[in-house]
Amino acid sequence: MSTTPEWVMIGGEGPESYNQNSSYQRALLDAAKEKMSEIISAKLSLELISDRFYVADFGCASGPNTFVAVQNIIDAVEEKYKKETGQNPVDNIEFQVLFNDFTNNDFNTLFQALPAGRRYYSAGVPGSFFERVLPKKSFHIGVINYAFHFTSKIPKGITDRDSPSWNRDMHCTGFNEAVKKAYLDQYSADTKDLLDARAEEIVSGGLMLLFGSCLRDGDKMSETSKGIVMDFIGESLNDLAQQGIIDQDKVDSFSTPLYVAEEGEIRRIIDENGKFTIEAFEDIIHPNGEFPLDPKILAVSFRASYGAFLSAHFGVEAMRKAFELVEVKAQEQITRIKNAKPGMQYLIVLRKN
Ligand SMILES: C[S@@+](CC[C@H](N)C(=O)[O-])C[C@H]1O[C@@H](n2cnc3c(N)ncnc32)[C@H](O)[C@@H]1O
Ligand SMILES: [Mg+2]
Repeated sequence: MSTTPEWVMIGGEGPESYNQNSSYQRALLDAAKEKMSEIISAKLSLELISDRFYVADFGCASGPNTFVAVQNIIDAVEEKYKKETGQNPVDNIEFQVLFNDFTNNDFNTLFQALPAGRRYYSAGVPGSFFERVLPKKSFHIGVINYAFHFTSKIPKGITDRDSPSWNRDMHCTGFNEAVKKAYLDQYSADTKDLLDARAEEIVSGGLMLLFGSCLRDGDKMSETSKGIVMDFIGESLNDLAQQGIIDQDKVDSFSTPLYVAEEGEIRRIIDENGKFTIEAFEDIIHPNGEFPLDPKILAVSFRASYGAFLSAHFGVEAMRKAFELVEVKAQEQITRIKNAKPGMQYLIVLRKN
């Protein structure tokens, strides 16, 4: 079995790129901005805001969302400083931003797009966030936007047709208990590694801000609109195999290294890890609801996030064909998507113990 390809976004700034098709992920940052500022103001100790302040974004992709994420944090820190000291942060505080992602992330696009007039210095930090990527106590606030649902690898047995935990589907739909357990076990172990690594890298009292989506307790992924669209991707791959365009064996042994957890599972993993206190777990009302109900936007947006991973398995042509079929399926079943169970968009704030 080959090793899992790294899950990167489609790079560059072209029509298929993540850069041009990630407004859904950005909208959560906007919707949660005020709440986030309140929490930073209440939970970040003023003592941590002096001379040099480090912000780190883990799983930053190629922009532009990461710029919004770090700017919102800097705005909130400056506002708190100004309010509580009466001094101008511009005179006293310098900001350093650390942009982390896999080494094969498109960092060139990212650095070329750094916003003019920003009040921070920048550095790239390559490597998997499941491991240490920074020295001890090297940042004050860390952020993860839509990257808290990955596993480091596809769980054991999932891609093996002879295994009891073989996954017929291409993601964890929630309907097969053995598959669900394999994914949850892998996700729990990986997320604990992620928290262990950040716990070393963050200063004491520092905050981790997690933005993303999870399931409401007891709901299954394929009962939500995002899960339904993922099922469409799997069905489209099967259609292509039927037409002889790709290999059925390859489709049967294909699964994704991601797991959308239930709220209770996330809470339990963080509690069991014990390095951080959950200061907030906010249910954020996303302006687009679960997703815009437009088949074309759905297909393009999922292609920007999933396309590079699918291309690595099936080739770029098959990937493109698959998403054409996804759009058709979305068109045909738009009412089903509309009536699906709502997922939950969250802002989780963790404070280093
Ligand atoms: C859906 S994108 C989100 C990007 C960005 N945070 C945003 O909000 O637009 C997920 C990102 O996580 C990165 N990623 C996934 N697993 C990772 C890992 N183990 N280490 C570092 N980055 C990872 C991917 O490369 C990708 O850029
Ligand atoms: Mg499969």
